[in-house]
Amino acid sequence: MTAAVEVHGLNVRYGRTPALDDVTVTLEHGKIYGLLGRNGAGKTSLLSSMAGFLRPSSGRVLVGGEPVFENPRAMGRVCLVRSTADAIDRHFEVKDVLSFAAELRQGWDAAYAASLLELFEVPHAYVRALSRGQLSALGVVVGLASRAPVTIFDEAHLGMDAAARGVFHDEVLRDFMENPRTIVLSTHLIEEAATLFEEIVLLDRGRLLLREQTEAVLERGTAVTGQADKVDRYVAGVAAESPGLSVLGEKRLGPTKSTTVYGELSAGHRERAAAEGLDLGPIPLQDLFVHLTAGEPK
Ligand SMILES: Nc1ncnc2c1ncn2[C@@H]1O[C@H](COP(=O)(O)OP(=O)(O)OP(=O)(O)O)[C@@H](O)[C@H]1O
Repeated sequence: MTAAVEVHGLNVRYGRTPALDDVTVTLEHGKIYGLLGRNGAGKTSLLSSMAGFLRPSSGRVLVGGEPVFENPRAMGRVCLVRSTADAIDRHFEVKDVLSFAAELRQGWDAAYAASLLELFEVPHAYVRALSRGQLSALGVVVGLASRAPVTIFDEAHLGMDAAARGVFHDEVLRDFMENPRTIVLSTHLIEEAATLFEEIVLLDRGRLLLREQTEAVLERGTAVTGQADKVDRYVAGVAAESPGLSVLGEKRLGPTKSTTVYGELSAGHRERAAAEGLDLGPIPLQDLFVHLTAGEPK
């Protein structure tokens, strides 16, 4: 089966500024991806290339097996939703925005769009009368109701309050379960959206750092908690035996300490922790992200 999106050796430059450097990545059907990266990492450039809005400086982007740039059929398979404040013409009414989307999108579900407007409490008004959060919600409505085979939300939540973002994430998952497709979410609010991501695509300074199951990434981070001297001895011992293991941070509370480490812990290491009375727990994806992308931004 053809992949939903194939990116081969993609380079994007804006004049002299390199944005993407030889990125190769495949997105499969029926998965939700989290696209992560620090400011300027190249996320928007990658997503715009996937939607066919950006001509690659070199390399290829295929959607449904076809080059997407200047190809209406392949572009029609992708719905890219950005933080919409400047993307939707403010002279339109909300109903006009939905009518245009209905004309453009083969899989458009008008009844679903209407129910989403209610869910997000978007008023039937002129676009210029919407608040920033309502405008973003309108973008989300268009993205979800398009039911496009590849639906991309590029920081589409900007301006939405915490409750609205919660509704957005719940609705992405609920609708994805009923109508599986490829969904990509790019966000800096990693912890809020982390449970949605089946896989993570991580860009760092224009390069692909990893594309991996979220679970596998999370398994490499561990918080070792217990009596401070025992934690120190344990971590020093494990680090000496596993050269790939690094210490991300330490927190102390009285006699108790929690040290976060990144790297594989063997079954033997886990048994040793249990024997020492130490607790091994997960660490947030956000902390791993900070570790993996540490360093000066370009
Ligand atoms: N229109 C443009 N003209 C010139 N340089 C640009 C343009 N758009 C992006 N860039 C540069 O390309 C690089 C990648 O930008 P991009 O917007 O793709 O990153 P991003 O990961 O989406 O960033 P953020 O998280 O801050 O939104 C940055 O160095 C940026 O300055």
